[in-house]
Amino acid sequence: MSGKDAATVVLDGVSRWFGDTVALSDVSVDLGPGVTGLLGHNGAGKSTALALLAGALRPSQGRVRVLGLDPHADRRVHRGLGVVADGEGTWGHASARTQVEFLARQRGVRDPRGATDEALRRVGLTEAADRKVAGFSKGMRQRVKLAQALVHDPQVLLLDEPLNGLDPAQRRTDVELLVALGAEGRTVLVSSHVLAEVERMAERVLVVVNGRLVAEGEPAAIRDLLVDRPRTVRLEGVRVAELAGALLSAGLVDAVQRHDGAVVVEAPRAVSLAEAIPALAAQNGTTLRRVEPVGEDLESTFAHLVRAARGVGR
Ligand SMILES: Nc1ncnc2c1ncn2[C@@H]1O[C@H](COP(=O)(O)OP(=O)(O)OP(=O)(O)O)[C@@H](O)[C@H]1O
Repeated sequence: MSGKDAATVVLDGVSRWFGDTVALSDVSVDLGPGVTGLLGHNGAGKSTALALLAGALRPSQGRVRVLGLDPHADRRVHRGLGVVADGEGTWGHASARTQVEFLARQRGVRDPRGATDEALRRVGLTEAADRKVAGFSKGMRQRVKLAQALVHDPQVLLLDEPLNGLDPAQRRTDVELLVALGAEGRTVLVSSHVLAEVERMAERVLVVVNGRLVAEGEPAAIRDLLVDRPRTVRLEGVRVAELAGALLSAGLVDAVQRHDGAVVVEAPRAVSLAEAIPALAAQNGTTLRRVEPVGEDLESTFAHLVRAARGVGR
């Protein structure tokens, strides 16, 4: 993205609170064409950010712009905006085609039938188009929502966890579709709590922790930030104590504990530890059976980012 002029989506000093809960805190970001991933744990503020951009919520503070318009105040924004919100949003008793065409007509699409056919084709629902959505799998229902969001050929797409509940094959197909939509020059903002998922589709990643934007950049840079961090690692195998001693001497770990024949080490930088282990194991006659991080979860990963990045203190 090159500067504010080309930005189709802008958050400028945006905060949103609900009573005492600060869902989003002073977030500023400009987005342009391509896929951007909005990564964060449950409750981080992703849905709030998307709802603000979709005009469903008004910011408590700051300025929101989509295609140059205030999405909460100016309904014209919906001509160029497609939204897939979290949760349900389809009517079981109607066919996929009926539901998509209804939205096409509501949005004043010139050829609602043709546009509906095209949207259903893009999401892979041509064959199932005339079946009732009640019999659809979760993945197929997600696709109906996506077709509804696409039917008026919007320039900006906001998708809240669109891959949730899909099987791996469906995920692959949907990742390809989102990448294609971004490559067509649309601004696609996709939320997720899974880094690996975001990495596969996004050119840029925004990380939200406790309502704050704590990191943004290319997926590889975000991965480094998330992965090369302090970690507790359990080493199992033959002569692991010798290996742990060598790691300690080399300054690669700060602490070593024995646990049921295994050792647990605290490494200040996980990537440096991983890089050093093979050679040091060979030197010390260690045969490793297992190397695994302890207490790994997304919460601790994001908690690390909160400490590491700006905006510490919530
Ligand atoms: N309408 C609301 N009323 C009160 N609190 C809310 C409301 N909407 C969101 N919150 C709170 O704001 C915070 C951010 O929620 P949000 O739904 O934006 O997070 P999220 O990252 O989308 O998480 P999830 O993946 O679980 O939906 C949470 O603490 C949530 O409880």
